[in-house]
Amino acid sequence: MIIEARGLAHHYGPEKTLSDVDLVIDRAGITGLCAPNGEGKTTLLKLLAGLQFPSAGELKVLGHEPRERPLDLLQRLYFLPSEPHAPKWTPTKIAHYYAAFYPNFDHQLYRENLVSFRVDPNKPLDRVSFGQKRRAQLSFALATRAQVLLLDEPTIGLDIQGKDQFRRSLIAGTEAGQTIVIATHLLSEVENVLDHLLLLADRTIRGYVDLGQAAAFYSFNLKPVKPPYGDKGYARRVPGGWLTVHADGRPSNTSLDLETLYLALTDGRLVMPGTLQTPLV
Ligand SMILES: Nc1ncnc2c1ncn2[C@@H]1O[C@H](COP(=O)(O)OP(=O)(O)OP(=O)(O)O)[C@@H](O)[C@H]1O
Repeated sequence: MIIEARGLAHHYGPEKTLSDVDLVIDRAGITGLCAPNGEGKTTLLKLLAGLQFPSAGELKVLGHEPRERPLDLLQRLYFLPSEPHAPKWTPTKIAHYYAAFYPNFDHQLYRENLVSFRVDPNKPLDRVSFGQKRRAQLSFALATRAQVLLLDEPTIGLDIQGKDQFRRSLIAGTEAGQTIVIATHLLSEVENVLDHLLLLADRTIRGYVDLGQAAAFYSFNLKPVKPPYGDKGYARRVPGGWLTVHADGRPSNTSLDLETLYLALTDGRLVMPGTLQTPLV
């Protein structure tokens, strides 16, 4: 098992941040972690990385309790925060000092990442733009070849080429056996590479949707007029009409749209497919 949470709970103060979190991720792949603001995405990533501790329940990552921060886990897991600290060092110097913490660190891949992300390896990170800093940090994160990669809002600040390169690197990572969890509000930027959508709402997990299954379970249709009152699906105004999603396996006339699916699931009108029939209220 790569990630296993049972009845996981967390609170910073008296108020609960997360409760009754049950989650099993047992294979390589890319999971998009999505939720409204303040619902606990970053906290869940920090729990997985051992930077926050559970207040109840069980949590194991690569067979370890992250709160114990054992060396075997720290060497095989990498967490990239949304606003990571960047030393005033060049990317070359950063790798010189930090790569040693990751036994699978691939220096060749790091050099390739810096080239493809168009990062100057010899320019200190306090003298580059936000997006350039982000590219350098992603280059390092991807080169760790960590078995579990946790990325918090990784695409913020990236230009179009940067996002494209990022998606290609993610695909290469999963092909090499990585399990990647990406917390993001920008689903459209990663939807083509995700194979699962993990939805947090009301401080707990409301669904873990296999997107291969979802394509067969949910139907997406572009309609010229708003569906009638009482329609069991979800409809969203888009250019050219209304994009509807239904959980009835009827034929689609347009492709799966993750943002619309997310809105439909958080809105409570649709249910999860297969074994994940957590009815949303
Ligand atoms: N250090 C902290 N001390 C106290 N409360 C915190 C702390 N960090 C986060 N919280 C609270 O915990 C809840 C979850 O925060 P978290 O940052 O995990 O949410 P998020 O889903 O990542 O949010 P966003 O989408 O805005 O980035 C929020 O209500 C937040 O106010």
